[in-house]
Amino acid sequence: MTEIRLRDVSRWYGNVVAVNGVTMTIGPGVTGLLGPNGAGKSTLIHMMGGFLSPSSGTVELDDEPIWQNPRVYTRLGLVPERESAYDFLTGRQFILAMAKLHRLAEPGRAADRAIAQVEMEQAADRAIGTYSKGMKQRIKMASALVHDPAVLLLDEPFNGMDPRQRLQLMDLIRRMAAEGRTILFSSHILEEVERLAGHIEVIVAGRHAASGDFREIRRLMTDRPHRFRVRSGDDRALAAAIIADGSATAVELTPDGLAVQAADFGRFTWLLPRLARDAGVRLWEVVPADESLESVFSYLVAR
Ligand SMILES: Nc1ncnc2c1ncn2[C@@H]1O[C@H](COP(=O)(O)OP(=O)(O)OP(=O)(O)O)[C@@H](O)[C@H]1O
Repeated sequence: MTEIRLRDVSRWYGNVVAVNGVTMTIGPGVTGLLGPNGAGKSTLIHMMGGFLSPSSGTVELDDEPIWQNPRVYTRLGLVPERESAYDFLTGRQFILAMAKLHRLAEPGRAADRAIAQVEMEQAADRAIGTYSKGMKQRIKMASALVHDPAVLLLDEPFNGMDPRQRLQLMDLIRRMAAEGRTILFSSHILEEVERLAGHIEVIVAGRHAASGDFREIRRLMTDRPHRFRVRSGDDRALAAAIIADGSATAVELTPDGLAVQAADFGRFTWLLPRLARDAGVRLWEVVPADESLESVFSYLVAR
């Protein structure tokens, strides 16, 4: 079984602590590394891929240190976030060059296999500069797969993709996982992670915030107190109805509508339209006031 194990890993750049005491284990299947921008996801992925040394702690693949260990690199494939291919090369030339860098015995055959895995046979002899974003992502995947690694690390693979490209890439990642690989992908978009990963690791401001089954983490997120901004035909009457019902822990009249803090997200969103109807008040707008990932994550960290 292929496992990446991080033990008390920190990484700093000068005074900036990008990753702070992270301990986690990534096993076979698809794991989502979820966190807001700047949380330290790329830094973690680069340490797992052997591109960056931990400042302290250990990063291992099946009990072998990853940093400066070429034997381990043959078992890892990393797809970076930025564009990493030369536009003037064709897809096939690029993958072949990667196969040769890995000193594979049959580079041509390995390149063909990787190109077929990402279903890029049709476009393989066109210059990469002419590819769409989704095709570029797939050719980057092929370059990471050319040596048939057991581990695939993908940094924000869905960035800039349209919905169709996104679905295709999700299918491809699922297929790679079904073949028994250990796959980790990073994202700051909850829905992406929900659709693809059974297991998630959440990272916030360099710290490990939560780990486990998606539903469990989703529940932690939705069970927290929620703040809403509510605008209606008669804010004062609606405030009275909400207070009388006891479904909110705080209600405040503001020039911008009502600021409401609800203890139970599900119950409050179900109840509010009914309360308004019974009070004869027309609801104009209900906006979550703290739905940014940042605030959701901060809640998880503060627990
Ligand atoms: N080479 C560097 N020099 C200095 N600071 C850096 C460097 N690389 C990253 N950082 C800082 O480390 C922190 C974590 O960055 P990292 O890129 O790992 O986060 P991320 O979660 O991948 O974010 P994003 O989704 O925006 O790429 C950020 O505060 C970033 O500014």
